[in-house]
Amino acid sequence: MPQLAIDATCLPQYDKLDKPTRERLLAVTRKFRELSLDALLAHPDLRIRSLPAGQDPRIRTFRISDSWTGVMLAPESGETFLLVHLLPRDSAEAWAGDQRHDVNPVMGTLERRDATALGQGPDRAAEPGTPPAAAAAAPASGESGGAPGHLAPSAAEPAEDADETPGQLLDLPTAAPAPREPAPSFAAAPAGRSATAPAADPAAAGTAAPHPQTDGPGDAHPAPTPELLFDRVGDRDLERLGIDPEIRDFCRTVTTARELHSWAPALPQDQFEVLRALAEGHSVQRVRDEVVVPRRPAVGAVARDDYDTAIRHTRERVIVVNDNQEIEDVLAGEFNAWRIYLHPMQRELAYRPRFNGPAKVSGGPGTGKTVVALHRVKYLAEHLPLDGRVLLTSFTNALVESLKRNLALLLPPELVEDVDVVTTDKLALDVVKEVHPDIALRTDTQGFFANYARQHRLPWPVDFLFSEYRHVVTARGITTLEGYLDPDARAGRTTPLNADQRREVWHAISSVRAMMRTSRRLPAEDLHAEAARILGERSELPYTNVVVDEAQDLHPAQWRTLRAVVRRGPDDLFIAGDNRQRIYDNAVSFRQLGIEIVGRSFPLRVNYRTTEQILRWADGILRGRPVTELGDSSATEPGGAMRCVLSGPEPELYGAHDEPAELDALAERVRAWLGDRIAPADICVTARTNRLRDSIAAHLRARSLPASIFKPKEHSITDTAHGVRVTTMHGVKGLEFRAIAVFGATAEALPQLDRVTSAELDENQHQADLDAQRSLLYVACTRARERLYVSWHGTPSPFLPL
Ligand SMILES: Nc1ncnc2c1ncn2[C@@H]1O[C@H](COP(=O)(O)OP(=O)(O)OP(=O)(O)O)[C@@H](O)[C@H]1O
Repeated sequence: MPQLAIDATCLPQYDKLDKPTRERLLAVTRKFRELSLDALLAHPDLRIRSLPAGQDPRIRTFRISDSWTGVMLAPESGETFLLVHLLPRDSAEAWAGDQRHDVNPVMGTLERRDATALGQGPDRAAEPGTPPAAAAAAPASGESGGAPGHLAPSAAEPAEDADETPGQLLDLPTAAPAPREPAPSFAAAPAGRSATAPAADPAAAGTAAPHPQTDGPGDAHPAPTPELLFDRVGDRDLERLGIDPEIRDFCRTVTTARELHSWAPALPQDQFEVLRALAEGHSVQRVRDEVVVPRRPAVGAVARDDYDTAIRHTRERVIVVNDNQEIEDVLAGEFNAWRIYLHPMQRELAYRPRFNGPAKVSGGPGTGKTVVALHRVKYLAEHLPLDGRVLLTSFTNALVESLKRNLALLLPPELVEDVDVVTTDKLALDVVKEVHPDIALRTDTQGFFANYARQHRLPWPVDFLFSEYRHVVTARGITTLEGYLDPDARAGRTTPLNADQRREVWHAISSVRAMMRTSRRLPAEDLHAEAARILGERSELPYTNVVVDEAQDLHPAQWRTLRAVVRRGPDDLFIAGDNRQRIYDNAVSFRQLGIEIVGRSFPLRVNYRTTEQILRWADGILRGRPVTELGDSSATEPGGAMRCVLSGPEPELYGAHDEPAELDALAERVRAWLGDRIAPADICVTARTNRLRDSIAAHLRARSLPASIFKPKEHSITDTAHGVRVTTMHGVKGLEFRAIAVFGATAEALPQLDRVTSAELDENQHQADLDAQRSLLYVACTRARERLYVSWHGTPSPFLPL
């Protein structure tokens, strides 16, 4: 029976079909699964046709409707049909005639190139640096031939580049400049939808086609003999990296990264990734390890004529559909792309057979860290020893709920049973309760400190006392007065305390803790200290592997529990997080907590969620603040450009005179989004405080706009699925929406100074608290997939990049 696969690069075209044509396409695709090969080829309605003689014999066109044609690859070997494009009838054959599909035997993938565009170029060797006019005839569909994947310079193999420094291959800017008009690409986010639709048909080819640039940085002052981009990579190396002779000859004439990018839509996708990585200055070895090896099939080489295997192996771009419902889901965009398509770097990390110890995945917002964590859980669950268990943990209930939902989509029920998904606090509570069943978690610790300080007329401001408890005593795991008197105990605190003062502070903190113990309600910090102690005495530990998501917000005491809950060894801890998004004031040193990451730290750099325009603007919120390493706040994250898969409108900013005017403008913005056919549930309005959240919801409702208050502690995100969600900035963490409105980005609200330690009390803590609030705004803005609207009244927040 024939099998149908869908090349995800054609999905954006589906959005352009009207309803009857979509239904017709679904009916046709079902036939591919239901009929025998002979019946299919002879079917009168489908009118399956080969291309004229001399063109790719594997390409067939078929009729969807009077005006739309499907293009598919119908390999001679096997029975897997690959739907490669949907086009207006009168242009389908011309487009299909330009394309060629080949198996890349080194990477085992199926690639498409625009053979006409590549073949028509003038002899560029004669005039290096001038892209051929043929580039203008590059793929009409507007989809990029190149995945937006990025070679992640990894700290994992520091020695690797010792003999080949990045940039050595070329005298280029280290990051290749983006093409002036990046073609929306689905090669790495295949089943998603671009915020910018690609050109619908070949008639639009003029605009969708690459625009070769000759004014890139490398061309500003053209030398008499421009240096060639890939001059220092030998033919043998190119071959080992999967570059075929045609592309090798092509790349021998390219002079700048910009020129290379302008050719992306015409180049075979995976080979373009290799060339892009080389152009970014990475060594051949690293490109092999990070681009080629992750793509290579486990089964070994794929023969050039084994299209069937190659189609199934091209998991980044091709979806093999198994039933009719799945066809519908895929075409209708209901399909969760992340379940199947991982960027090769994501896949490499999630499915690496073994890490010799704790491993860390970091990267900016929307780079798929959670996706990698979920796939890692899948891999670990599939390879559990008898009686083994995996813990998947995160910071808040809302995050844990969402992890649970997604895990259930990814894992079969029998594997889900081997995984506990709980907050880190719940984990500690369960451990402690086994020994002390009457213990509960206290959530009013700071208030408790305040009462104690008032009652006992302590000379210390309560903020100071609480901060000493949280950021010194429990963060550093100090258990004795002697420990607190140690000269290094308070390193980094800017308010000095002499020995007598330390004794007084210690006494006060110890008294508060004793009272909390007596009440049998422990604050999270103490609960974790107790859990870590209990676990430290056990010979049998509950988990084989621990996977942590949103790791940036965990307190050191929580890390001690996680360190103690799993035996040290291979694959013990897999940690995903991003310090840009740290919205709680926890600074953590993994090394001091016994979590040794060195050599197993991996950055992700392709953003799948947010448009380039939104991310670029939001990054301005963090300007001037160094992005620190997850688990090592004293080090800054290595630089490297982040790439966005999506493109769309610039964020919209609005400053009102007063709050009522700001509310009116918000209502109009939401109404306009709804008018743009963005569903209410795809819109979220977020504000700094509960008060604002409630008045926004009331205001929207008063204007007949559907608004639901979303409280992550009380609601699951599916509870409020029919209205525009209105929530706080903390509430939006871990979520994403097509459109986000950030309301009240006003100077008095951001930063909210009553939540910031005063600089007189502790300068470093003051800065850390400000940074946490800056990150809060950043997190809120980067939840937007396509549209971002930010408003304020009066003086705008100093965090805004205005
Ligand atoms: N390989 C992929 N293909 C398609 N979509 C992907 C891929 N990886 C991630 N995504 C999508 O990108 C979005 C962001 O992914 P995810 O939440 O894992 O990122 P993150 O790095 O954890 O984000 P954040 O740190 O901002 O919470 C999600 O919609 C996810 O489905």
